[in-house]
Amino acid sequence: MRAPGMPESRPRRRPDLLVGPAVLRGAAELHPVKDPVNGRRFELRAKEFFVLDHLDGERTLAEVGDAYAGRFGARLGEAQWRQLLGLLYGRGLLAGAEGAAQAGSPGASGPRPKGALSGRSTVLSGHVRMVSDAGALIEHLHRRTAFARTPFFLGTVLLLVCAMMIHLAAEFGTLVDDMNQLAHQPVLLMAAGVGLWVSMALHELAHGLVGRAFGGTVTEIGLRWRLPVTYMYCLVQDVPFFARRRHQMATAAAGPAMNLALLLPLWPLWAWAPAGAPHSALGGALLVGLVFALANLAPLPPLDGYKLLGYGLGVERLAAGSRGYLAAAVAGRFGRGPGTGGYPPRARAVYRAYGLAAGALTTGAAALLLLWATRTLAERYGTAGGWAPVLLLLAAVVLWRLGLAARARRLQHTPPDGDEGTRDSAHPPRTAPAVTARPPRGTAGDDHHPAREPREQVMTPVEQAAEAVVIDDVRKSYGDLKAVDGVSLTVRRGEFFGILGPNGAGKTTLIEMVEGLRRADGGSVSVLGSSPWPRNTELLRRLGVQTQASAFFTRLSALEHLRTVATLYGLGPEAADRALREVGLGEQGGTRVDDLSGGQRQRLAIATALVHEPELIMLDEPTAALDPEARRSLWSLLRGLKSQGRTIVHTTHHLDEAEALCDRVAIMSHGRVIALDTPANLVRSLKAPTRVLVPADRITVERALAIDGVDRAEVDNGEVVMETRVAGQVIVAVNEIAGPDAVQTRTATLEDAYLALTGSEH
Ligand SMILES: Nc1ncnc2c1ncn2[C@@H]1O[C@H](COP(=O)(O)OP(=O)(O)OP(=O)(O)O)[C@@H](O)[C@H]1O
Repeated sequence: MRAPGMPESRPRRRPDLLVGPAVLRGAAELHPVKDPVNGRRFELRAKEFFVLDHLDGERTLAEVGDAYAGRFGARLGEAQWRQLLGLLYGRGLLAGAEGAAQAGSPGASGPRPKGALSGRSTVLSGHVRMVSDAGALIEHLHRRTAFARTPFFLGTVLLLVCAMMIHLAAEFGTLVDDMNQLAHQPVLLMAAGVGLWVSMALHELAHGLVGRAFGGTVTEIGLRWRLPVTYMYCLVQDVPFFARRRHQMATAAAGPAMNLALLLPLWPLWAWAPAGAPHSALGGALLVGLVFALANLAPLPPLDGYKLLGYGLGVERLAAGSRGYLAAAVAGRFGRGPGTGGYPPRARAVYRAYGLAAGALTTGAAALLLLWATRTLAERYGTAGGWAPVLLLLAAVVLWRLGLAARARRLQHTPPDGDEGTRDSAHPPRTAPAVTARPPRGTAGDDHHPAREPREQVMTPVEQAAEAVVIDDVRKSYGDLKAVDGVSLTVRRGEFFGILGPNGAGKTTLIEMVEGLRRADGGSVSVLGSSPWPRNTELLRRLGVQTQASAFFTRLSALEHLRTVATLYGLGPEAADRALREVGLGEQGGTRVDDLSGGQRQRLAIATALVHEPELIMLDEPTAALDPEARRSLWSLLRGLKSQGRTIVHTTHHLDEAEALCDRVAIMSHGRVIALDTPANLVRSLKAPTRVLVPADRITVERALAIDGVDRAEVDNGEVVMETRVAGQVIVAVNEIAGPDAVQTRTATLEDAYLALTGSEH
């Protein structure tokens, strides 16, 4: 390893991070990590996690690099180290970085951010919160139920449940008879129904209590309906971050276990009750309760058994993963895709086995239903009556799938607020997506119901595509004007990339195509591996855009403005506080946006672009209209962003700025890239002479021209300016004539290269 300039340093990962066991999602193995202070979640791939996990404050970066090479058979290059450490530091995952990320934020010592179900409620489906402070209720119950967490109590209940199940299995025929009799007693049937509903409510509380016992937080308890079904729900946060799989499994299994335990009092009553109505009512209730609890353990979504199996195997979205795997296998077999080569062996085994088992289970259950319906029901109610439940079930499944598909489409295509989608009609005012982007819809906790999965931020993998932006032969015309005429370039991850050019060169048009604001007429644009057009809302969340005409909530204070932006991204106030401090406006949080100076406003615009910690930052003339001091001070901010390994695309007219900050620059003219290289190489390629300047009262032009090596000499602004390609030799000669204190030299700058290049274009 050649760690970036600090191989002997010993960074340490934050000891308070919540780190869950690795999970398989699709073909990828991910390690969930959560910042317990601001509630942000990340998913690290194996290689990034290996590095984070090895940064223990004891080992040097050189040692971690050696361990990495031993484990993965490849060494991390300097750029990769820089990028990875920048990301880990920037995300606040390393000790010392938490100060930058959280200190002083309201979330630093307050409660964790609360999860909640989201979405509109209608008569047909919806939810309502039933407990005003679910966390406090669970805390209270947690204290009151301490007796139930002893091995003695749990062991006794487990033994009794086993004994009950064996007995009930042996007496299954009697239970079915009881159920048949119960079916003819409406009042008792209704009482059994109410009992079952109460059992479902306690089932949810059990999830919450067990989750709490292992460090989770309950954020919401309520009632959900998907007519005709109504049920309680309980959102438990942080289950994926429990350190042990068995704690996760226990949380998932707690509900059915509670249902079985609740049957225990009925069991002896039923066993000893004399034949008659009470006996059959108890038997029927036992059978219904038993079927409900055991059916819940079936490993099919969204049942508890499915969660249980997923936690046990360490696989997330087992059903979707299996479907994806099998579809890839079939497509690969017919030559329509890359097949399943990218899946690790464990993933293949798990998905294959689950796919087959779930298929067999579903088919078996469907066959049984069909048999029952067509035999038993058809005998009683005729052929139509027999098929009715089957058709109803099929219709319900089809409607459910259609509903899911429609929701997925809605989520994918809903344009951000304020995006009218008519970007090509005129030169549009550029508005920062930070203000217009739609926040992610509410993310439920790690509940045991089909709520939305929480969104985690996937950290940039060490060995993912090295390019953040790939532009290939992109063209855009406005009528006959070719604004962008066949541009190809790539921006590498972690690079500070400048786009320069005179007015009308096509920079803005190009950048807007990268941001997904305009559609290219031809060629292709790929940003962070995705196409930005049609407008890609997922991608927008990974971009941060600062524009010259940044939209501000001008009547708010700087902090209020940023917090509003953070809310639009679905982030808490701590994200705004962090971004404000990051741009050095910590002290100006209370100042109205209107009252900020030009430089402070630009900083706020940059903070607006940074608030959601984007992977790619687009800066459009960030120092336009600033005085030299404010410009320099903004440079140090930009250098700081660069040192964090962020990828930045920067358009500017200030060539000194591009030279000072950019790793590479593309110079555009008339819609084309006429030069692309590092500033130093561009200057070098110019082969420009060095200028030696001496006050005109110390030397004459004639005397200067007589010096060996001087190619040109002229008077400019009271100075004799000599051009030479042998600067050392000329300076020695000039020193002798004019004295050493009189000489100044100017080497060529990017500006010279730029003027030479763009000048020759005209
Ligand atoms: N919506 C539009 N309709 C017609 N012409 C346009 C439109 N947008 C840009 N142009 C023209 O396309 C050319 C490139 O414009 P663009 O704004 O991309 O250049 P630029 O390099 O960003 O310029 P500047 O540095 O002045 O912002 C210009 O001639 C401009 O007038």
